[in-house]
Amino acid sequence: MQSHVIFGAGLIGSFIGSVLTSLNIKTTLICRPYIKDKLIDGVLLTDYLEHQITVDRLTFFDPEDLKSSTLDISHCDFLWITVKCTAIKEVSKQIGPFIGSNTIVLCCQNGLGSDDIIKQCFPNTNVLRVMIPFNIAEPKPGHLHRGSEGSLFLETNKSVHSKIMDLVKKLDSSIMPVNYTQEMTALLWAKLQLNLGNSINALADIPVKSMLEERAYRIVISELMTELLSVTKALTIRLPKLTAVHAHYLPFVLRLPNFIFNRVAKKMLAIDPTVRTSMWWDLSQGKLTEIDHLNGAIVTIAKKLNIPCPANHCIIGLIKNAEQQNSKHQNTTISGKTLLKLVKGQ
Ligand SMILES: NC(=O)C1=CN([C@@H]2O[C@H](COP(=O)(O)OP(=O)(O)OC[C@H]3O[C@@H](n4cnc5c(N)ncnc54)[C@H](OP(=O)(O)O)[C@@H]3O)[C@@H](O)[C@H]2O)C=CC1
Ligand SMILES: CC(C)(CO)C(=O)C(=O)O
Repeated sequence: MQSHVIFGAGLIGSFIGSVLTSLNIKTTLICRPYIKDKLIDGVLLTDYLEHQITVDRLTFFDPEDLKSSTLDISHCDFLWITVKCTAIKEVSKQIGPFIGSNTIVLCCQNGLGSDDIIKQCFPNTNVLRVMIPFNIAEPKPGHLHRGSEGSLFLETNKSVHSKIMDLVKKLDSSIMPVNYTQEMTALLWAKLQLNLGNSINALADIPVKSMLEERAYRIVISELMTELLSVTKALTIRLPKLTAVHAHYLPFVLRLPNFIFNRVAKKMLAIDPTVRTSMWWDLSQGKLTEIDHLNGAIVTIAKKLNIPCPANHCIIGLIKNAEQQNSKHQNTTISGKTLLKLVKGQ
């Protein structure tokens, strides 16, 4: 029987792990004890289309137990790594016991480069990337909610294609639509473009919907996206369409005055008014953010191509400052107008 291990089950990992378990696929969630406590009595999975399933019993494993040398751990068929980018280095030192010659590692992070760290440590293993378009929130302990649309995409290549096709067939369901692609780099850049709203949402400290309703915040996001698009153009990456508006028109649409934007971008604004991005959650919980793997990845690549990215530079600085202020419990909220002035260097 095929076995799956979810390493670092938080919001995304617990959701995926619960879906796998509901499909009678042998799945172990490696998670912190506080996550196990929340899910031990079973999980309710819901989504914005009102699908709902319950999973009575999940299988857990405490990462601390990996330190015990007496433990007999078997290799798994699929190892899903669902920690944040900030934890990848540490996790790369822990996953060895689960990886056998046929194990496929699936990296589920936003941004760019988390898979490179795993590939460096396991050069002979198939390490594939996963793109997660939807938002998972936890309305209450034991309840995970998929708040937005889109299929989870698994990367495929010639050597693993039949295994990935088989997995897609097994997993694709109404509670979690799943698909596959050979063009994961382009797909991750397209997702990264959308994730440029994350830092602004964290600095604005308001829900995504309210942020999008304020033009000054939208113009800042548009500046960040314009820089990303010059990088993808230089790399000749063709971005797939992830939203109603094509990637290349998004910066223009975001800049529109409110009265036109509200009409043109109806679909963009039709989101749950409570949704906030994962970077907001990180800052609000006093954690380090994934900024280096999001805006930071763009700036690093742009530098090699001699493409200036002043807006992304500025936002990285503000987020790093917020991470520090956060540790001193100081407020780091920035209004749209102030943020726009800072990004414009005024
Ligand atoms: N949440 C969302 O809606 C979306 C998230 N994503 C992306 O998916 C990835 C995962 O995000 P998300 O699920 O939200 O993150 P979470 O923080 O909810 O989950 C990650 C979990 O991994 C745990 N963890 C970290 N290090 C270890 C370790 N060494 N051993 C065991 N557990 C560990 C964390 O515990 P602790 O915090 O205590 O260290 C946490 O519980 C990110 O890259 C994110 O950007 C993409 C799309 C949407
Ligand atoms: C789903 C989305 C785009 C917004 O919630 C996200 O990826 C995140 O919050 O990091």
